[in-house]
Amino acid sequence: MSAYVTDALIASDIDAYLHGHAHKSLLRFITCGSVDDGKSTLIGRLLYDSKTIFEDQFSQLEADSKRVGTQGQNIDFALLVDGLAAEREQGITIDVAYRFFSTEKRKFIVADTPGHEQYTRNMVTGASTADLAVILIDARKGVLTQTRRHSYLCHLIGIRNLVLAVNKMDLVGYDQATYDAIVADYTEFAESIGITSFTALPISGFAGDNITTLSPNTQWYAGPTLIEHLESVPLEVEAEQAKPFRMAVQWVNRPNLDFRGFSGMIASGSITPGDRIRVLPSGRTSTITRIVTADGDLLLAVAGQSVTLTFADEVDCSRGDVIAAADNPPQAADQFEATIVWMAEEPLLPGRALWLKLGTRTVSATVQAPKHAIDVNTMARLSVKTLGLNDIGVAEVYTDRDIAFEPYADSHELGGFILIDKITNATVAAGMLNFALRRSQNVHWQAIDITREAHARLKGQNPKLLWFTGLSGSGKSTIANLVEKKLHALGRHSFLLDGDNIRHGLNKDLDFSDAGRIENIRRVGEVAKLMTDAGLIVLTAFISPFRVERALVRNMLPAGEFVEVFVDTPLDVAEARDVKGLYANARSGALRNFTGIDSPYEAPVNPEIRVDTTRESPEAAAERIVEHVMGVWSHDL
Ligand SMILES: Nc1ncnc2c1ncn2[C@@H]1O[C@H](COP(=O)(O)OS(=O)(=O)O)[C@@H](OP(=O)(O)O)[C@H]1O
Ligand SMILES: Nc1ncnc2c1ncn2[C@@H]1O[C@H](COP(=O)(O)OP(=O)(O)O)[C@@H](O)[C@H]1O
Repeated sequence: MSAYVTDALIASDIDAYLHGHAHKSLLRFITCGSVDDGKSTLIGRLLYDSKTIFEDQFSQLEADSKRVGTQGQNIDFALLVDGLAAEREQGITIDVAYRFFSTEKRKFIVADTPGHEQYTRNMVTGASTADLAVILIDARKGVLTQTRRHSYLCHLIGIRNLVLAVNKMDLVGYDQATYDAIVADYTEFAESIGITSFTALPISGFAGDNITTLSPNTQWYAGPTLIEHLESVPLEVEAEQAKPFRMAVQWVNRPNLDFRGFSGMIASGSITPGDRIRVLPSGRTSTITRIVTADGDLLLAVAGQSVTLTFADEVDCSRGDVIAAADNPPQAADQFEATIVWMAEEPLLPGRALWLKLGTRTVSATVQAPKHAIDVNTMARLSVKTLGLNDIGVAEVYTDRDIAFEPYADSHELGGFILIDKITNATVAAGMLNFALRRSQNVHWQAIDITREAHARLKGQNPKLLWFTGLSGSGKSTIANLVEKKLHALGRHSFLLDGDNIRHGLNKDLDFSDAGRIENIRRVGEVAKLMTDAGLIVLTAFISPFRVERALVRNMLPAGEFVEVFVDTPLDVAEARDVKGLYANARSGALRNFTGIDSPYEAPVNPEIRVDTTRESPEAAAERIVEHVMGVWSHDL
């Protein structure tokens, strides 16, 4: 970052400064223009005229003006701003420099953004929090490509107050016709990109015309001066107060068990105790009981204020959630169209997971291949496959969960986001949500707990437990595997719990005694039940030799969910297969308690499905089981 930024913008300085002017409203604005348009001179003039320059800076300025200035013996105001030597030499301002000054009526933070074409990124950064943009035009040159580019970016970023400052009027003899022609030219362009209003001023930053006082040189101009306009333009925060209530939760304030408050800055609207609110994206509702601040409780809080809210009910609400007016909440969705400004050297990789930070919420997201990019000089749509540094494009963005949002045009707080690389943690893009492609279904419902039905509904299926039982080597694993592959191919969410695997992990402490088998099946039943609660179609392949334990699991589940699949293979057939050589070991006495040899197997009496593996191929059996499941499934629906 530039040296002068470090000088000028030490956080403590700003705090001290703003504190000293606490009673005044704050206007944030940016200046756009090229090096030659006189931008730095104008900012220097504003700082100078508002007496913000400290004495020591002032004498330094006089000395510098004589040494490297371009204005003879006059003070070169540009030197106040173009602080970095290298930049002075290059004549380009890079990065964003913030300056602050104040007048009797208002305090100001001005972001000086570079005009150079390569620095869209910086300009977007500087403009993202601005209430107003001053677009500088050199009266001798008129509307240039860069004027259009800056205006487009300001409009894109949603700066509602645009000032067209036709500068260097002294160099065109304060000629009204020249000024009028430039304004007419700009009006035509502005309308073509949807800018509906702007304020034009004839000024000279160098000579001081129409900056703080009306200039006698432009008798044909009735005002206001630039400062008057900056002092009187309505602030965004005032407009935001008239909108419905929204506050993104920054953190949950829980100092002790008796207090639970939700802290954040009110993005829009106002709130008062007794107001009904809705928490998004869950949709739960409650009533505001208190508005807590460091200076005591409030009866009313408005956009721009930082507060802690308490609710009448124990409603789940955490960092990243949005608290909104109950009867007028924002939407929640997980698919959007967005306009994206790419800010990284590495181009966008469509489909790669990134962090998307919107308000106080961070979620995983992917950007799809761009629909088009926008040529910022001509506003033409370009067909592209990706976005490179400083490119602006429109693309679909998918998040891994619902987020409460509003179109950027309605709310910068709930519609503006940044994208962050998951590995490097670098910000790679800024974006603006245009609209949702698919709205969430559940936000406006009465809030519900996430039940097993809700899980299943999200997966679009009814949970099932396909319980395969049979002798070792009967074919349980073989058939269950095939069934799962088929379900998977059909887009069903499934999971196969297999005897061999579970016995090496969760149940590795259990043996093949009766007690060991009973506990084995009990645990497997519990796990399978939880998985069905999560909405899955679960398949289990265990010998599960005892009727009682199989019935126990059946009874843990809602009627119809437990499907017993008896893989009916006679002992002699299974023994003849002897896939693992275990039967031979059991016969020889090397392996004790082997099912069918010296440990019992109780065949199901009335299974939902019976497979005779001596007659039916694994493939045919699997097909039949899938048909059964899907049949029951569609029947259930
Ligand atoms: N004594 C004894 N009896 C039966 N099976 C034995 C034994 N010792 C090891 N194995 C291997 O363990 C697998 C059976 O484990 P299960 O968890 O399905 O058994 S049980 O139903 O819980 O009793 C079983 O796998 P499958 O052949 O897939 O059934 C065997 O490979
Ligand atoms: N119709 C059939 N159904 C299932 N498996 C069969 C069938 N016919 C032969 N087999 C063979 O039987 C063996 C069954 O082994 P496996 O599926 O591991 O059984 P288990 O479920 O008891 O562990 C496999 O080698 C499989 O190829």
